[in-house]
Amino acid sequence: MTVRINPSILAADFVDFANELTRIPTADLVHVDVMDNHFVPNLTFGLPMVERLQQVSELPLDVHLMLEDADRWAPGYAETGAYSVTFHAEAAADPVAVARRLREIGARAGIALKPGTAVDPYLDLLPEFDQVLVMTVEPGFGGQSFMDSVMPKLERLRAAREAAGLDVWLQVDGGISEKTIGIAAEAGADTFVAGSSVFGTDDPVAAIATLRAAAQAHTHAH
Ligand SMILES: O=C(CO)[C@H](O)[C@H](O)COP(=O)(O)O
Repeated sequence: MTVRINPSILAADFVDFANELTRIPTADLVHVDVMDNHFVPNLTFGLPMVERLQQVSELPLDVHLMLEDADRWAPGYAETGAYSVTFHAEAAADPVAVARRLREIGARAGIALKPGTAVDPYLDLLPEFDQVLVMTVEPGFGGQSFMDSVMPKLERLRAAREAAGLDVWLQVDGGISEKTIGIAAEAGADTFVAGSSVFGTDDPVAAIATLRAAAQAHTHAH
């Protein structure tokens, strides 16, 4: 199975994103955290920044919306040309309608589950999504500790994906490091967001290679 490593620019230098992007040529996608200071108690940037990132990035953008009212705001992020747009389950009045709109615009549609959000209501909806983001920390801040208590959700998702014969990516985000990535891969994750453990190092290319190898060593052949 393919392993994807998506460095999160939350851990990069906010006044030097263009240069920071050149440090991760071996990444699969760039993870872009949009926070509105309402859905999460932190603020990053919005649509104008994502539009510029889309223009300068050679890697596809994996936009993670930590904002309220995804029904209203998510389509605009897809219109930037972002490869994928992921919104939180609680942030949309009609998650399926949002996902369908994102796909219509041409983006992959993702739904994100906070550590306390149950996975069960979404298992039957998997065909509506291209990606499920299982948060392995409370969203809002980088540099937190990986929560292995959410691994059963990945196992449920993996089983449901297999039963339905779907190609939904299972993404994890938060506290992903050389030490923790294998636990998430073992549970079923194939797409790994890593902030501090990539941009917080002197050699992001080496960090990505280390993470990829550690994930591959724990990835089941299915
Ligand atoms: O979505 C996020 C926080 O809400 C970040 O992408 C995530 O926490 C990455 O940071 P780190 O790898 O340093 O934990």
